[in-house]
Amino acid sequence: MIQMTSEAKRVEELRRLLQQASYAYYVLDAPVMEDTVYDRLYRELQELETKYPDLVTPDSPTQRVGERPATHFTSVRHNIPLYSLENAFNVEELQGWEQRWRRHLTPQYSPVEVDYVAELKIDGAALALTYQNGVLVRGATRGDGVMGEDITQNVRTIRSIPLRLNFDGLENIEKVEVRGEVFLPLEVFKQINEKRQKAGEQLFANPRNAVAGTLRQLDSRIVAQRQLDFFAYTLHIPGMDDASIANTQWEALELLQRLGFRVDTNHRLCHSIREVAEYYQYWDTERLNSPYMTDGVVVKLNTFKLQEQLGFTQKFPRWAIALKYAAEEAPTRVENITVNV
Ligand SMILES: CC(C)(CNC(=O)c1ccc(Oc2ccccc2)cc1)c1ccc2c(N)nc(N)nc2n1
Repeated sequence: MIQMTSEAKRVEELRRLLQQASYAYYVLDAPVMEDTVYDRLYRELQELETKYPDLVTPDSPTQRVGERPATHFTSVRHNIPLYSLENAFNVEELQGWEQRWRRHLTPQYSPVEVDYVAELKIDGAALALTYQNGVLVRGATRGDGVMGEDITQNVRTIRSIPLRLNFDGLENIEKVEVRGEVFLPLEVFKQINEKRQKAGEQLFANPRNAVAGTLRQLDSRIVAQRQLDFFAYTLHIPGMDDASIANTQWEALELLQRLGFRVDTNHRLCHSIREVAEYYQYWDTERLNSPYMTDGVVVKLNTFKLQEQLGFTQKFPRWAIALKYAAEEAPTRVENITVNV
């Protein structure tokens, strides 16, 4: 064991303190440290890392913002495909989906009572994260579900995405794949458009376009200023079948929180399609007060056993459906869009 110099000990202590403060602030929405204290400790860490560059590690808070713009993004293959969801536009179509998955199961196995997880469908962009020995090694766009773009440098600037997983109390898992949605809170979206209006730049039509436009930025310093946020919703441990770490989607969401991810707390465990329909109707009005845009509810059969029995069609999982709301996006008024001529 190499003797840790006092600087190395201090760097490690600063990293731990700053990561805990950042996790509390961005993931738990419960700050534990004054901004001025955070900034002072951050500057001390930067000075020590500049003085002793070999003490820098990829999960250091100072490594969230890249120093120079990328020239392009490389295309990468997802280890596990990202499937898209079949749509339903009302409760009748939701009931149709329930009939279909029940029919698909061999007749002798058609469970009467099943649990569903109802998750808000956030109006952002899907993101696939890969962690190696607990450290974030890749962030990629969905692309066509099989191939996406490597945007790791931009992903590292999203404060609610952990650079290192929190394994405490969990077995150290070599490879972890996490999927979720990058989104922009409405308030931040409005601020970005106000800045663009002042700068005479074209406005983003809606938060989803603003997210897509930001993730395509080659300069991660611009991404860092856009305050993107992230909700995780899928966890895969390649090699171990998902059931060994969690048996249900609900347990997977809890495990994602323990690992250090933000998970939307509006998710609901429903014991019947009727409860799903109630939640869908409740959220249709509730979402108007929400700080971020949602365009539907994603309904999933809760147990992985049932998910595995149902599997996938060519494009969709049979065990999930996106229950959409009527598109309420008021078209952006023309006079608001300045086109750079
Ligand atoms: C259900 C799933 C499609 C994710 N799941 C997967 O992508 C997925 C992929 C391979 C799986 O199993 C395999 C594992 C290894 C090999 C092949 C399949 C299981 C799930 C999905 C898609 C979009 C979502 C969204 N916008 N919001 C929320 N809240 N949830 C969402 N969930």
